[in-house]
Amino acid sequence: MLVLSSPSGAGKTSISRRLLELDDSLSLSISATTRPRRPAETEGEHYFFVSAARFEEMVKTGALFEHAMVFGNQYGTPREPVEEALDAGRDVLFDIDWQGTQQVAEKARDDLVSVFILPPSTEELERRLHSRAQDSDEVVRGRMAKAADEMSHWAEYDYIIINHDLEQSVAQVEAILTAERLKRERRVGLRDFVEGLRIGR
Ligand SMILES: Nc1ncnc2c1ncn2[C@@H]1O[C@H](COP(=O)(O)OP(=O)(O)OP(=O)(O)O)[C@@H](O)[C@H]1O
Ligand SMILES: Nc1nc2c(ncn2[C@@H]2O[C@H](COP(=O)(O)O)[C@@H](O)[C@H]2O)c(=O)[nH]1
Repeated sequence: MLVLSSPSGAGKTSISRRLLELDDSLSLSISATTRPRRPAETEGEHYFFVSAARFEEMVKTGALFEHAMVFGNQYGTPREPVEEALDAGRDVLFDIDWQGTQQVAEKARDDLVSVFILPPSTEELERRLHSRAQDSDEVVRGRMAKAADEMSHWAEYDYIIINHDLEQSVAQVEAILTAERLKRERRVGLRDFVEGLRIGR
């Protein structure tokens, strides 16, 4: 499970989209949220947009792997698609906040790789939030006000990327994925492979 977190607007959605284009073994976890849909968003592709009542039902029935209140809206990771993807041997990419990351770490620390994305500067973060042109000035102000709080969790993450240049940041996450996939404990069947190399000695 590869988690990307950042203050709103630092670029994790942009990095995720590019990674998914480049890496066939990666599936995106699509969250459920009570947040209103942005003009450029599509149901089931960016999020499952649900009512507060439906979200509460998902929490009660254990349908969410993790969930949290972020910027006054509920967000959560549907459990079933994640479990299905992992069972099929795929890696799963999560775009979730620090609260969700802590919950995933409590459940499955050994299967988690977490990456925190920092913006190059506060000014650039604000510029990106405005340039996305999907939220009102009031929403942008609210997200900027909470950026410091989100950023205060950077040290809880395994890796830190400063997102100056999108392609460079994507390459850095790819490098993390490659290294993590090569870790001995993740190499399924490696013992048998090595045993096979000893035949004939
Ligand atoms: N390296 C970069 N250089 C310049 N602009 C960028 C860069 N990365 C992302 N952006 C732009 O910044 C804006 C915010 O990016 P994005 O939506 O990916 O952020 P986010 O971290 O996913 O935000 P949120 O948490 O609100 O979903 C977008 O308009 C995106 O195109
Ligand atoms: N804990 C969770 N956080 C989530 C989830 N899906 C998204 N998020 C985080 O919410 C904010 C705001 O996202 P936006 O799309 O409204 O800009 C951002 O930090 C996301 O990472 C989730 O399922 N769980």
